[in-house]
Amino acid sequence: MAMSCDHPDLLPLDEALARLWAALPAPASSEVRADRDDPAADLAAMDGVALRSEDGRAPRRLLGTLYAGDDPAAFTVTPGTAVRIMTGAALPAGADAILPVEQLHETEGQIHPQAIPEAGDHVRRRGGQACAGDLLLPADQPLNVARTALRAWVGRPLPPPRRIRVAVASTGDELVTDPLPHQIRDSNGPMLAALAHALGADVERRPALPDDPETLAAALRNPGGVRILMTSGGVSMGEHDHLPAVLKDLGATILFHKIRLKPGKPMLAAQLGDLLVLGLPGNPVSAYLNALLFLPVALAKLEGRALPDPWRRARLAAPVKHKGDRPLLHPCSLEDGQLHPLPGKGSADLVTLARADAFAWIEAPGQEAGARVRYLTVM
Ligand SMILES: Nc1nc2c(c(=O)[nH]1)N[C@H]1C(S)=C(S)[C@@H](COP(=O)(O)OP(=O)(O)OC[C@H]3O[C@@H](n4cnc5c(N)ncnc54)[C@H](O)[C@@H]3O)O[C@H]1N2
Ligand code: MOO
Repeated sequence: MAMSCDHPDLLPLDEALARLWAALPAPASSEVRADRDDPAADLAAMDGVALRSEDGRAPRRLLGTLYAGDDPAAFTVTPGTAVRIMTGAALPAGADAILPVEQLHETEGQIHPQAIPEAGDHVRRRGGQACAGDLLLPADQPLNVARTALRAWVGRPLPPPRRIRVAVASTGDELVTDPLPHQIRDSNGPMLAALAHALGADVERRPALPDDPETLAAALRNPGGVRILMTSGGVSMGEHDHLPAVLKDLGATILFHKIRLKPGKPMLAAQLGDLLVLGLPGNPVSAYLNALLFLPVALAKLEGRALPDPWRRARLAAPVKHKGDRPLLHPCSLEDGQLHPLPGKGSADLVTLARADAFAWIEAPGQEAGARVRYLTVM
């Protein structure tokens, strides 16, 4: 494990993400087998006419029309006849090819082929995709929308997707709506609720919690049916930073507390029964970045999706120096595909956060202009 000498207790970010991923359950997903041949009949792949290829360019009398879903038993194609057919309709007996509308002339109930049809032209053959019983997808594959469609296709649809319920509660006695100079407004609450909403969660904002262990404990003991509680503040070393101790007293499993990241070091994740607590640091940039990194991972695992990879890569347009031993996420604007470092003022700098397009990953002692680095885009 790549630990820092100065901070032996700090967990590397990737390891913290891996712990969160491992700790959460994913819904079981069974293998997917074809319940019948796919297609289950020979189907038209183009709008046109179904005919016998062996009669070449001879004119054909039209017997009628088959639309997708029609029973093809209504017609039999014999020499000198054809059936008008739409994409997705099953071929009538006797026909072995589709001639698209673009390749025929039509006069009073007759079609005149303008091309020589060949057997199998524009026909999706029965079993061409899969035969009944074929394995289409092994068990325990992460869910994605295409796999959702495949399960419905074979008659084993998943229950309708449900959004994961997430509550957001800021903590801190300093949070008020009409602040005096020594107080502040709660910006983390709306920020984290907006992020969770953008990530597809079913979010509820809770009133800010005071810096009081009893009240915190009561809120944790009664999560109100949510699966994830995101708090901000109260996870560092201050005398009012009660959350870690309260969680321990309640018997929670601490997945990690304090990670090797700047900003965002005091990040905490814990499980209390079925409740996942993401204890974000109070500083706005720290809260934002940790939520952007950890919440998508938790949601993906609980929903059965693959581990998300939020990182992209681009070149730095200017150097970034960095002395600390924690990797730095540095705010940047993105112009012409390049990362332009912004003069950020640290983890309390909400103004620069609001102006940034991206956060570049910078290891000590920094990166030169032109270096290709990984970065996160802001939401
Ligand atoms: N002795 C130490 N002090 C601190 C350390 C440390 O390692 N040793 N870590 C620092 C780091 S890094 C951070 S980040 C902060 C995080 O501390 P907490 O998570 O306990 O957060 P608070 O102390 O409650 O608040 C920090 C800061 O953020 C403001 N804040 C809090 N909630 C909100 C909100 N909802 N909206 C906007 N701003 C908020 C709060 O007023 C503080 O200014 O700790 C360092 N200290
Ligand atoms: O690491 Mo704290 O999150 O800078 O300010």
